[in-house]
Amino acid sequence: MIKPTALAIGGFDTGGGAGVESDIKTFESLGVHGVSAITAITSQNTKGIRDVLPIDPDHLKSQIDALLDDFQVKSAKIGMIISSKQMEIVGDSLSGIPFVVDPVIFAKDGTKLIGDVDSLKKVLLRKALVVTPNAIEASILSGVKVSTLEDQIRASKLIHELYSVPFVIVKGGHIESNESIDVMFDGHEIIQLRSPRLDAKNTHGTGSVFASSISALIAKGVDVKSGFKIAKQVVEDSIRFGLQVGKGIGPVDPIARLERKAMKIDVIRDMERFAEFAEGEKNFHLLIPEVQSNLAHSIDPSYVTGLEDIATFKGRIIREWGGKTRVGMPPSFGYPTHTARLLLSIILKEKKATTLMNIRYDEKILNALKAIGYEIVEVDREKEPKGPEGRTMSWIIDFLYEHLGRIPNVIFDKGMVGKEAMIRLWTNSIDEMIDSLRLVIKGVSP
Ligand SMILES: Cc1ncc(CO)c(N)n1
Repeated sequence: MIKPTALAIGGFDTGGGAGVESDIKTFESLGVHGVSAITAITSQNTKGIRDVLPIDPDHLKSQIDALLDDFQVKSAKIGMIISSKQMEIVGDSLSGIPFVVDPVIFAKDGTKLIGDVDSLKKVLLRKALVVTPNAIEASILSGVKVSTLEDQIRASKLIHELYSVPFVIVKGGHIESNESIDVMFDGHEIIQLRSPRLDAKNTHGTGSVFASSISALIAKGVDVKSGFKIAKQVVEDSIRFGLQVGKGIGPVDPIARLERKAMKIDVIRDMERFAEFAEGEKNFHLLIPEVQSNLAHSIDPSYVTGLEDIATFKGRIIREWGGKTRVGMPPSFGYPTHTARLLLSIILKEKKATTLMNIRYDEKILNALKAIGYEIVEVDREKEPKGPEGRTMSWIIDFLYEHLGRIPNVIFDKGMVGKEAMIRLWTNSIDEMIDSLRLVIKGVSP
């Protein structure tokens, strides 16, 4: 296989959250082979940096030489860099290679990560293609205090002029605002990218992921302007799925994007298996109500953000004349069906359901579910407030949560005028659903 190679130059974070480890994870998540040269080894965890061992500049040079003698490095990203000597070596070594500087002057706990800001300005920035300061770093580099969007714009232009960096991106993560706005100046125009402010605790490594995304995209031949947009999205996703590891500020996760894609393939496979089971089971049709059935199935519920993470069968599960069951393939994500909405409402409360099916109302079926050991609850849909049809499912779940503090696996109602009575079963896996339905069918078959 052939992949472009990108080089991460920076510190080693023993906690795996920032520094070259997060760069490599980000490179790999974007389809780029990552190599690295270490400027310092930190003793670091999610609570902060305890100690820093700077790497001798000669050894840094030997690392970079070893890489450049062999690999075709298409771009580089520079983070923590201690001394002016290190900067000179990096600046000289990278001639001809486009690089992104993340000017991480201070770590979150205040530790100085760039020892010599003057050399950064004089030596490295003049050769950089892109620089990605946050508000504080932009203040230091531009000499103007950056606390508003207008300041970000002004600082990006100043930094561009002062150090002739072709692309300056002043990040808005630390600016007071209900959105996070990043500003790019490319020498001609200002480009602003907005993203919602996420209520996230685990944000360690956010800056690394942003700068190394841009570097990876450059390595793949993407222009900086397009790369900026993709990087913003990568960062938003990695913050949304930030990792609760350690007792302090956990790392963001650039890998979650890949994992979520892989999980969706597993969901499709599970549903194909379910379809085979349903069509092959002689008496499956006994479970299907007049309005027909559907199965909703989700990716790992802790990764579910909305209906786009839940699949249902496009053509539902149909009882045909003569008692045959036909599953209307294909499974499809993001359809606002009742089953998908109900599963989503449960997941948002309980974070453990993965699978839900609506089943024909029948005392015998209820008894069979009870015999398996499921908790069963009845809801009275006459109590339901009048409103748009789509709200019904979340109303049922809110009601149960308020009255029981949990969502039983079996929820049934006896219907009302114009609404067929219905049983709904949710489980923790597709296998649990198949096994339970098999038992129910056995229990109610003539
Ligand atoms: C090694 C290293 N690089 C960068 C940062 C900034 O997140 C950090 N905390 N540690």
